[in-house]
Amino acid sequence: MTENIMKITGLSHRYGASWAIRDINFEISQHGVLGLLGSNGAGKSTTMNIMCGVLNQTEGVVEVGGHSMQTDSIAAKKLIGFLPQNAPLYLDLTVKEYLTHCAHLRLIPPRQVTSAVYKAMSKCGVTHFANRLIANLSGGYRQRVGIAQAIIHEPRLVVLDEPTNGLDPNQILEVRKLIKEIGEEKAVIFSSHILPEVQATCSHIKMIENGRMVFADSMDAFNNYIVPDSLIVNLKNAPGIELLERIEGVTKVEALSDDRFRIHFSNGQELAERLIAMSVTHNWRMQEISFEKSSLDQIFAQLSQKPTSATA
Ligand SMILES: Nc1ncnc2c1ncn2[C@@H]1O[C@H](COP(=O)(O)OP(=O)(O)OP(=O)(O)O)[C@@H](O)[C@H]1O
Repeated sequence: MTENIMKITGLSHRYGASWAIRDINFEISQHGVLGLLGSNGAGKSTTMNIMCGVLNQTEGVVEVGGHSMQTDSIAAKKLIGFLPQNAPLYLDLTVKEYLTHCAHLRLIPPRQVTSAVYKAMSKCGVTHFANRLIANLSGGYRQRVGIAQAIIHEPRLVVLDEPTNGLDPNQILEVRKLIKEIGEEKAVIFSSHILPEVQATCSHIKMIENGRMVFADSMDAFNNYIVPDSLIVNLKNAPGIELLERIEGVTKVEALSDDRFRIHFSNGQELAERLIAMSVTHNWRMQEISFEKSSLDQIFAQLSQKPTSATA
């Protein structure tokens, strides 16, 4: 059996009278990248802040490497690196000065500080900016420095709260690559409200909505789960809806305009081929046919109806 680095049991938190998260349970295995997906306000930051001991939960238990975050927090925190949503950077320090400061905060023995700083800078690709003020770095490089402070003490679990937020597309790709590299050696959990981001980076996914875990499984299981169940077709010479609804495999047809339809089906690939063939035979003048991807809102709505499995 694989030993898990983190175990969260019955985690709930409320701010004042309103609950931000309710009864969150999951475990994180030793390696790989896990995505925590949820829309804005779903409860991701609250969960991560509690996981890292920044916020005290109202209810529940967080254990890191067998140490309780509440009763044995120093031992637990040694095993975790954390990049909060707003990276805790000192803009008027150079990269090297800042990381040296973080190394001391992380209780790295003084003689090992310099090598730890250079190792983290090298891993995060910021060595050439060692002597540059953080204020003068681009957003992408600031985020790399934020990640460097999260790994400087060689934690076993790295927690990154929306690490690509506010970055441009190239910077996003670079930070994703860095996250994957770190995930080869350590357990990484990162949060995002962008589904393709999690799909591109993670082997496992946990989805949180309205403070509750609505999905927890592998990325493959998730992708299978969200297989589309509708097609958009544009037929310039469309037959009536009744005729379209009689086609084998079609479960429902919605008219979006005179010539555009959403066709719900039970077996998409076969139906798409059948529609194309029928369009040619009956001269329906098909201009477009495409599978409709579920929006994140639709997926959350579907998953919220489903009982949660919190393994993975
Ligand atoms: N300090 C606070 N005081 C009161 N309510 C809060 C506080 N922090 C968060 N909340 C509320 O708790 C809920 C969960 O917020 P949280 O920041 O954990 O969500 P999130 O998924 O991280 O969202 P985002 O992506 O927007 O940061 C939200 O309704 C939010 O308004």
